[in-house]
Amino acid sequence: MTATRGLEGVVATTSAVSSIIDDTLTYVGYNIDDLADNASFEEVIYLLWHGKLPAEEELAQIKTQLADNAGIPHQVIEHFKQYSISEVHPMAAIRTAVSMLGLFDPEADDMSKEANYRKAICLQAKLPTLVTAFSRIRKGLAPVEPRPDYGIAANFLYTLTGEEPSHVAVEAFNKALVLHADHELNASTFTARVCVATLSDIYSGVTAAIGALKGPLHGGANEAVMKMLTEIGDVENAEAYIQEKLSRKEKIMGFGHRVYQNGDPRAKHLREMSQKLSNLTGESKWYEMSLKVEEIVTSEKSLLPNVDFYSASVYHSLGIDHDLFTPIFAVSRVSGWLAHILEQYENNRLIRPRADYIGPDKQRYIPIEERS
Ligand SMILES: CC(=O)SCCNC(=O)CCNC(=O)[C@H](O)C(C)(C)COP(=O)(O)OP(=O)(O)OC[C@H]1O[C@@H](n2cnc3c(N)ncnc32)[C@H](O)[C@@H]1OP(=O)(O)O
Ligand SMILES: O=C([O-])CC(=O)C(=O)O
Repeated sequence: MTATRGLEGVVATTSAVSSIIDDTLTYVGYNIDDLADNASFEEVIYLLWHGKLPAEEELAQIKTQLADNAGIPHQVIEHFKQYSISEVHPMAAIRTAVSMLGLFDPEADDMSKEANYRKAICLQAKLPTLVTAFSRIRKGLAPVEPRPDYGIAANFLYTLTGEEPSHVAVEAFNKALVLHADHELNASTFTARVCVATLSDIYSGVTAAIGALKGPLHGGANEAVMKMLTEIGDVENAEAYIQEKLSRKEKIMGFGHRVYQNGDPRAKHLREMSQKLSNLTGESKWYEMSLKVEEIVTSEKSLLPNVDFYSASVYHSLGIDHDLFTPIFAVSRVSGWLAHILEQYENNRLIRPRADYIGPDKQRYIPIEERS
């Protein structure tokens, strides 16, 4: 038995949710470029969960179901109030909050298909509210009730700020949600599938997935990109900053990918959005710095930007706090986690690979008083 480091190239399951073939990303066979330009996030949720785009009535129904379930239990709000003023990272807060949601759901351990679908709606609907409520509570502000006439993108921005969001902001945010919704067997999705393949419940699967997304080699990279851009501070400092990092053999966040050989197809959409939004805000330095960093990293290391690189300057231009960037990724990716969880339950087998043992052999127990 020989291990493949990081399971590179290992095909671990079949899936009909999304695919990456020859650097092309599709959700249920629809090219991501097509969806990014045309689809609402709610349509994408429906597509991922049902394997087809919704008809008008089906879209209206899922939107109502999501709107009806967007509220969160007051116990979770109370819980946030206990610790949110400290240095808690919002990803840690929502990881705990999602686990808590399971405590208040009488159907948490009901494994019927109908109950699992209802829980999927609940989790998708509540995650945005959890993030914005946490963000407001830690600033000493009261949470804002989601508006039933708004979709997820508009409601996220509205419940974050309490102000009606602009059309441009909603359009950009919707596109970001569409672009992040699913990505084949990435680390957090694999985590979710491993968890529920033991026939554990959906809340456990999503809690585990949030834990995996939090790391800087995965979803946490978007916040790390913004930290890097803030440290660079100005386009003229970019060259020296990046060369210094590379000479120390440090990774440049937002670059590289395990699967894509010729670049992440989502990056160009985010680059375009970053340019458009920075023009609108009149603060173009974040986009210009990002472009410069891309130019240097591509020429020095032949590494291309991934989805996390330009999403950082997009969210910054939308006025969003930097530590909410990864929670926003979760608000979108929970749609993909849930699609994969439902797919796993449909055709389940325990996921249990082997390890290639490299530790010591043939040891004998030594009584504690004889050990050195
Ligand atoms: C949503 C997402 O999860 S997208 C990914 C988000 N993560 C990041 O942006 C973090 C930065 N990028 C990385 O760490 C990696 O490119 C990953 C984690 C995305 C992919 O990792 P892997 O396929 O395991 O590649 P691995 O980390 O082994 O790197 C291979 C080589 O490329 C180098 N490399 C890879 N990415 C980078 C980078 N961003 N900056 C500098 N060097 C890099 C590594 O140092 C390594 O070099 P070596 O062979 O000389 O040691
Ligand atoms: O697929 C991956 O390894 C990481 C990624 O880009 C994503 O999860 O969107």
